[in-house]
Amino acid sequence: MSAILECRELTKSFGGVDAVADLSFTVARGNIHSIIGPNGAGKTTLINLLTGIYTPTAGSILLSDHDTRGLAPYKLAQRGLGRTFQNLQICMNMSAVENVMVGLHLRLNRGFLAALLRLKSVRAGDRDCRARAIELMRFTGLENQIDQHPSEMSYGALKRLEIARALAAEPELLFLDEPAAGLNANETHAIGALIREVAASGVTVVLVEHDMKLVMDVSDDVLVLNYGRKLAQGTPHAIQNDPEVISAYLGGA
Ligand SMILES: Nc1ncnc2c1ncn2[C@@H]1O[C@H](COP(=O)(O)OP(=O)(O)OP(=O)(O)O)[C@@H](O)[C@H]1O
Repeated sequence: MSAILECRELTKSFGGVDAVADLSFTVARGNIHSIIGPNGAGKTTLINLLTGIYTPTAGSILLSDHDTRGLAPYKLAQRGLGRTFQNLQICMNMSAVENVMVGLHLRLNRGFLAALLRLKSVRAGDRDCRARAIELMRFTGLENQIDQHPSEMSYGALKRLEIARALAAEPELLFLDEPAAGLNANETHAIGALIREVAASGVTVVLVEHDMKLVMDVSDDVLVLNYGRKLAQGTPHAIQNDPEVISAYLGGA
């Protein structure tokens, strides 16, 4: 399977601290790939590097074989990279379906003037947009909450809404930053099933998550970070049985 993402000797330093250090790994197309590690291991820094928020101090990131250095997050989004956030980024003054439509508009990127003049083509486009957004809400299990106000939705539903909005931009590669944080066991199980469906639909998933049961249940491949470096990479089974990983999680590394 070809790599959709490749990091080569990636380093990000803050003053004297290497939050990510000399890190090389690949993400195979179509996989669910998880990034785990104890607190402070460098997961958030790595996600911020991969999504264009931070510029590497050294090393390179290749997205479908193209170097992403210097590309702003919106440029990376246009190249097929989507993400959800650790802290929800939902517009509270829009309905649920309108939040998903924002994701579609980002992709369609129609002319600002045309939108302002409400041209016929734009109005027709809006109808298509709403229909597609509703489809995505069905896919994410939100079919009963189409016109709901986000303030009336459960936290679990809002996490799904973020995934629906990210999918609206039709990413090839989707980063999910702690999708199970704050969810109960049932909601976490359901989000795991959704992650599998997203991958089955052809979107490569990179998951940063503290819930080890979820990670081990859904992942094809797991990268373990410790002090910014790669401690291990492999299948969930191999990772769970790796003495160095066990030691790092128990605080002995
Ligand atoms: N902007 C920054 N300035 C200085 N140091 C930073 C900055 N961001 C992260 N660090 C340091 O880099 C290291 C890695 O932090 P990071 O937040 O990436 O880890 P993490 O694995 O996401 O942790 P957590 O699981 O607690 O969210 C830590 O030592 C942290 O203090």
